[in-house]
Amino acid sequence: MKSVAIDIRNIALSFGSTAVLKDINLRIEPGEFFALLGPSGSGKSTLLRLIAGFNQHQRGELLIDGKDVTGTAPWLRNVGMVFQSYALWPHMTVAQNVAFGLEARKLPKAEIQRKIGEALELVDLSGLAERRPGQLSGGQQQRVAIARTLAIEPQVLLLDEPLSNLDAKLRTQTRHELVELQKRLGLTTIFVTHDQEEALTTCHRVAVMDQGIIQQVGSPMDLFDFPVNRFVAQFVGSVNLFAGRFHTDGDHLRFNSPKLGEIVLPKGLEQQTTEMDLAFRPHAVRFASDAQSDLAGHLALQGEILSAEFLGEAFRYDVRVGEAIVRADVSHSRGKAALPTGSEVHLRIPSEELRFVAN
Ligand SMILES: Nc1ncnc2c1ncn2[C@@H]1O[C@H](COP(=O)(O)OP(=O)(O)OP(=O)(O)O)[C@@H](O)[C@H]1O
Repeated sequence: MKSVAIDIRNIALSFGSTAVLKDINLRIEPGEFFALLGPSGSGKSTLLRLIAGFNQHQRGELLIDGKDVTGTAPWLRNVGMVFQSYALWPHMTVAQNVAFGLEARKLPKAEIQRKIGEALELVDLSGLAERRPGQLSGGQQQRVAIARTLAIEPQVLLLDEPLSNLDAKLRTQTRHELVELQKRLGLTTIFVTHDQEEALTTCHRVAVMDQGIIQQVGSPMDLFDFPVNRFVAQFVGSVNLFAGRFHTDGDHLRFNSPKLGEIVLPKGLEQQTTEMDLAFRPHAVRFASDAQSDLAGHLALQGEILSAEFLGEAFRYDVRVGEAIVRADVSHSRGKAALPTGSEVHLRIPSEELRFVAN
């Protein structure tokens, strides 16, 4: 199968007076497994449907394999889409469901049979060709829907929340199967999800969307380690985030936050603009034994433990610092109890774990 690129240039789409996609620019590389991640209503499905040809943009260009497909009907785009609801015919067998798109293309019978066999083999369902959808598990039904899409040999595979109807265990297993299948096929694949774990564990790159705008595009690790704004920092992983203003005082950079109070930042950090949010992950917070330890190269805060929750590999503490609550995930040693609520603690966050993000 040939892998193709998708170029989305300056695309805008409105439904009536509601702007749903606002100046979207994105290039998806040939063979890439790409996620559109965002909360409900952010425009992910609208963008996916636009690539499939079910929605039309009012401005911009959409290129598949270098060709502008604006105005090209969905069935002429060589794009396969798998829906969240599977959309299988309940009265047809698995084989008949998979044959559906092939028969619509009026292929010879023998070729249809061969393609059904190949598609079912790809999703490991060869033995179940004569069953009906009602006699299959949710995960198997999903695989039939994928086989039906693959049978038409699309150049692009679009998956709209394909795992959200599955229970937690099946979801993880099906997720692994999808990754394997995509790797084997090398098919340019776009996966829509509102579940950050799903996007981060399956895809090469992720576009985080909010309110019809792409907030950031990057590898899962980039998004987690270097979020560019408050939205991405909060949507991808959990985070401590404080609004405030920077100012310099001698050779110290200070951060004045309404909630944390006035704090001195470790040396070597670069201020970007005056008003930004300070961000750090709960797992970056450590407890120091006394007020003086580990001061160099760390942000030092002091607070009172409000609560402790045992997570297995760590304790999750909520610590009151000024008017703020700082969350700290502190790994635990076997047999050692959590620090009691009400204790005074000295928090240290290494300077390389501090981020300044746009608000
Ligand atoms: N055909 C339509 N007509 C009018 N408004 C629409 C239409 N389709 C989608 N919208 C609106 O566009 C916005 C984006 O919807 P979209 O389905 O793309 O979001 P999403 O990020 O995929 O969310 P979800 O995960 O809930 O599907 C929503 O406010 C939705 O109500």
